[in-house]
Amino acid sequence: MITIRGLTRRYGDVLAVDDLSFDVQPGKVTGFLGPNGAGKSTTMRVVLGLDRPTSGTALVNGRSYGTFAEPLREVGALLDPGSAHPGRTARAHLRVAARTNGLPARRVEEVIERVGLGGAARRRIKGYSLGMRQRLGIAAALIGDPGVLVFDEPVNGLDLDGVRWIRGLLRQLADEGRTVLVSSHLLSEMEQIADRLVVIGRGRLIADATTEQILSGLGHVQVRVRSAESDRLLAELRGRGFEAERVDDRELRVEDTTAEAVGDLAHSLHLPLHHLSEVRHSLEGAYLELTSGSVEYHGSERQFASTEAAR
Ligand SMILES: Nc1ncnc2c1ncn2[C@@H]1O[C@H](COP(=O)(O)OP(=O)(O)OP(=O)(O)O)[C@@H](O)[C@H]1O
Repeated sequence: MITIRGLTRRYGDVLAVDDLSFDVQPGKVTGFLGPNGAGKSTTMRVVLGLDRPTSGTALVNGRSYGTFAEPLREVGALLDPGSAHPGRTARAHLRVAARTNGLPARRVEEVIERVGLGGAARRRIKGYSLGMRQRLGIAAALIGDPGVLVFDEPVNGLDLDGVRWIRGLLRQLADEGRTVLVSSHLLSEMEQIADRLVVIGRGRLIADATTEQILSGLGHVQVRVRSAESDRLLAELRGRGFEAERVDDRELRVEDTTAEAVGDLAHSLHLPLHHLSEVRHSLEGAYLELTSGSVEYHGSERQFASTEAAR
């Protein structure tokens, strides 16, 4: 378990993490989501004892990282997949990690197998693809068989196979009862991986709930309906408490309902419909909206895509 309480990290004038509190529970994949510069890496670095908090605490299994005699047995991390010595082989790299942490040599072979690097373990790391480096970084994180795992943007730059592999592995690790914290700036990615989401922006907590709760809170649905008798339909909808507005002389939009509800009402009133659809604002757009005040560098264009599910 990871316990963050009142965590603050200031770099000069920059408040990278601002009074952050949340828990990361075992047996679940927890997504740590926020735009660039939100403070995800800083938080993870503090958890891993690579940075000191200005105030507050970040504990792993109730203790701060620095107090572990054999930290790799407690917590494994993937921060920078490019950090392994390029002239070494994967096996040699992992042997050094095992030896310096008092771990048996058989762990090297076990983790090489687990991440599927068996065929490449004797090759030098400098010839590795990004996906292979990522697997090696994960092997190093797993070498001490830790109960807590912290992965910073593990799917960045990977192809679809690599992404699928990481998703499957994170699920297995959580199913084994481990605590898994994985960061990303993409909601679409986290949506497919995480059981829970901790959303931050400008170092502050924005949301901490199950992925389902957060997605349903963000997903805003609007129904578009066209009828030759739109005046009557509008009056009937409003009369029943629907939030309905006119779009043009034949089309109406109705907020926060379903196509079924509007279609059934029209049918019961014998009103002919010429079009009925749900417009769902994309979750990514809603997430951008949620964190818009907290994005460090705004792009010149922000897209709020919507998909139409015509019925
Ligand atoms: N060592 C440092 N010195 C000064 N400022 C820093 C340092 N590390 C991080 N920051 C600043 O702290 C803020 C949070 O950065 P951090 O890397 O934690 O965000 P992030 O959410 O991980 O972003 P990204 O998705 O881009 O990796 C940013 O404004 C960043 O510029």
